[in-house]
Amino acid sequence: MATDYKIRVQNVTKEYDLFKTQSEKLRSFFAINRKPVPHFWSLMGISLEVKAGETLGLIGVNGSGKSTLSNIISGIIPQTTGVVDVKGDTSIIAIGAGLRGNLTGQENIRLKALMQGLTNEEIDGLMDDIVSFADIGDFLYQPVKSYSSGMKSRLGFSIAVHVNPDILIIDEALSVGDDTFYQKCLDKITEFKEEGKTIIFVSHSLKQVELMCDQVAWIHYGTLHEIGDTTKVVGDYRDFVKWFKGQSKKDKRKFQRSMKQNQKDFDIDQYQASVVEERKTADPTEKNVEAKVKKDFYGSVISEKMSAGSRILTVLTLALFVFFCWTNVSGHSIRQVISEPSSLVHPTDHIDTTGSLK
Ligand SMILES: Nc1ncnc2c1ncn2[C@@H]1O[C@H](COP(=O)(O)OP(=O)(O)OP(=O)(O)O)[C@@H](O)[C@H]1O
Repeated sequence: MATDYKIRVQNVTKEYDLFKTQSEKLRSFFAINRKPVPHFWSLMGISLEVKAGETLGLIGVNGSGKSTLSNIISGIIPQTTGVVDVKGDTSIIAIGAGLRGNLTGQENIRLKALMQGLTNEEIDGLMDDIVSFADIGDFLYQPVKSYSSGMKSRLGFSIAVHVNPDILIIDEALSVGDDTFYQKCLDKITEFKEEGKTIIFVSHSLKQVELMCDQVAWIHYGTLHEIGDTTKVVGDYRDFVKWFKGQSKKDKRKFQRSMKQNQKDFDIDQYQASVVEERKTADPTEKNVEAKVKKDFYGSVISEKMSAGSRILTVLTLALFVFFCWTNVSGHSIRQVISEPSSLVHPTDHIDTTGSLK
């Protein structure tokens, strides 16, 4: 892979456990689930690069994994395996993300800008511009949970473009605005492109994608189906959509079911083995390929489940906590309880002159 990238995504997968109940979820966290929980692989090994100053479009049918990928790149959710490398001292703004429903529009502006590293003085200087671009009137002082999706999008977009990020991730933000706002956003994105910023643009509007993107990635049921020149990829995707629309209802359902089944049946170990094989074929002289691939897969991810070590540590901590509480209640000293454990079940029953139990 080349080194002049701004964003590099390598062998990224995302697994979701399809829990039926909260207790099932909790048991899985402590890794004590007896019954296997069904899995769904939203991403099944995505690798791509975005150069600095490039606008990458992400297209694909509903549920194909576009938002999952853009959320992983923006750090909103962790990947299950793989490397996500965002180069340099980079700030990312994902438009739809991070607005707190209970805070007002104005409070959200401050919060998001502070999270981007701006000072209160800088935010005061930007506030009027952000408010006037978002154009949400008196709603600025209302909790964001009372906003329509269009208003949320306007506010999110306005904050994002005013805090001057290096990388802008736009996930469907333009699909909910009216025409005037849409034009304002397009102008702003063009300005960003001219300034050489990197943009990831997720959209169902192929016209918008054609207008704005330098290259396009077609995400297809969790896989990277095609990446490259905008006209070519969008053209191929249009052909697929035309083919799909030409199918009978029954065949459409059959196709979708089989694609989803693929995502349930995905085997991460098999995928890892295929990456090892690929690397060995590409460079037969490379040493320790298995260990390197394992590091690439799991080296930069935090497990969402407890390891055996953490489980033992948690159980020990809980046992110690119960022991100390019990000792305290029994009125004996720790030394007494250790030398005579049965004293735990025979609490002291007389009180000395200071009022403490003995
Ligand atoms: N928290 C979750 N738990 C289980 N499955 C999830 C979760 N989040 C997303 N998914 C599944 O992952 C798949 C990809 O979802 P994602 O939102 O990334 O698709 P998308 O391409 O952005 O879709 P759309 O175009 O409709 O916005 C979908 O099948 C979705 O149901």
